[in-house]
Amino acid sequence: MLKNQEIEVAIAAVTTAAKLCQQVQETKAAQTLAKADTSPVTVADFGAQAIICQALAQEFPNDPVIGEEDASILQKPELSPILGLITHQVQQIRPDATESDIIDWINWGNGQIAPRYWTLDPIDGTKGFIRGDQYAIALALIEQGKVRLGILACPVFPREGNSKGVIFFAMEGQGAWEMPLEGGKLQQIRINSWDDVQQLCRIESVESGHSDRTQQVKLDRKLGLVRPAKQMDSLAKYGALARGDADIYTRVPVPQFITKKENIWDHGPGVIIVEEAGGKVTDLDGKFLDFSVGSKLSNNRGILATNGVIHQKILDIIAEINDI
Ligand SMILES: Nc1ncnc2c1ncn2[C@@H]1O[C@H](COP(=O)(O)O)[C@@H](OP(=O)(O)O)[C@H]1O
Ligand SMILES: [Mg+2]
Ligand SMILES: [Mg+2]
Ligand SMILES: [Mg+2]
Repeated sequence: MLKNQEIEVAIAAVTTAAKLCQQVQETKAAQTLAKADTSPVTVADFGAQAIICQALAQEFPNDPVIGEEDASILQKPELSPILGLITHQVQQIRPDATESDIIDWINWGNGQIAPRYWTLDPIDGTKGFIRGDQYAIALALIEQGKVRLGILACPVFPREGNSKGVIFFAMEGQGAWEMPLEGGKLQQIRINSWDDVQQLCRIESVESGHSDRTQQVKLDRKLGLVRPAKQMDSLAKYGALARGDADIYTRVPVPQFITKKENIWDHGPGVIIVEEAGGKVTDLDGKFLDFSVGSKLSNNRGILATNGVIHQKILDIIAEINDI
């Protein structure tokens, strides 16, 4: 049984990291680097990982953290100005932090798989963050290969009125919840239990290269969807599903990504938030997502997250489409 300490520490850490991301965006300080795989990473991704890892290392020193980012790229002499910029951003929150602390904190996220570990995506949807669209700070606690606790801070997620910024979180057996990013009233969230294809709404990545849209069209036609798909960057899609703004989220590996597999940090918190809201998350073959094998979901193929009611129907259609 989880204690409240985990949820309290995790919410405080992601909230602080979200502040850093907003501060970077407001001061137009999101200098971007290209990683070895050509994907972008910004000053804010590194700063957010440093902030969250520092908090987890202090409170749960025996728990490994498997985070997306790695500080080795920052130790190249030509990138020392970037390390200086990250340190400057973190110092707005932790004034005593040194450059060497920042390196150590970021690298705390290089943990190995264990019976209990945390997985962290300091900014999911980096491309969305750079564009000024949705992004999420994502943290999950895994025990025995299963997500037990998940938190998503979504600084630009729309709320009632004109305000923005939502935290979604869920703990096993205790429901899924949302609250304003700056704190305030907790509200329990539930999926829609619609199964009528006239009403069902699918949600997908903004980035067309992150899921196979050719296969998706076949699936949508067979299912008979009529509403146009919503598009949103990041794990915020899982929050949208959990609160009933959408009903279906699929991730169909694009041909060049099939062997690469999904990252644990791109899905961990989303899985438990949708399930605790009454929905279902499996891979495209109906297998549960196995978080016990490493930083990738190597035992799974793609993702299917739904309101639960239409899950089996979609799995049956996927099984009928040969090459999906
Ligand atoms: N070809 C691909 N297929 C599936 N996922 C991909 C991908 N290329 C990048 N990604 C992942 O997609 C995530 C963003 O998801 P989305 O498209 O839902 O916004 C990225 O996370 P980061 O932004 O944390 O790097 C990255 O890990
Ligand atoms: Mg990335
Ligand atoms: Mg990600
Ligand atoms: Mg990321």
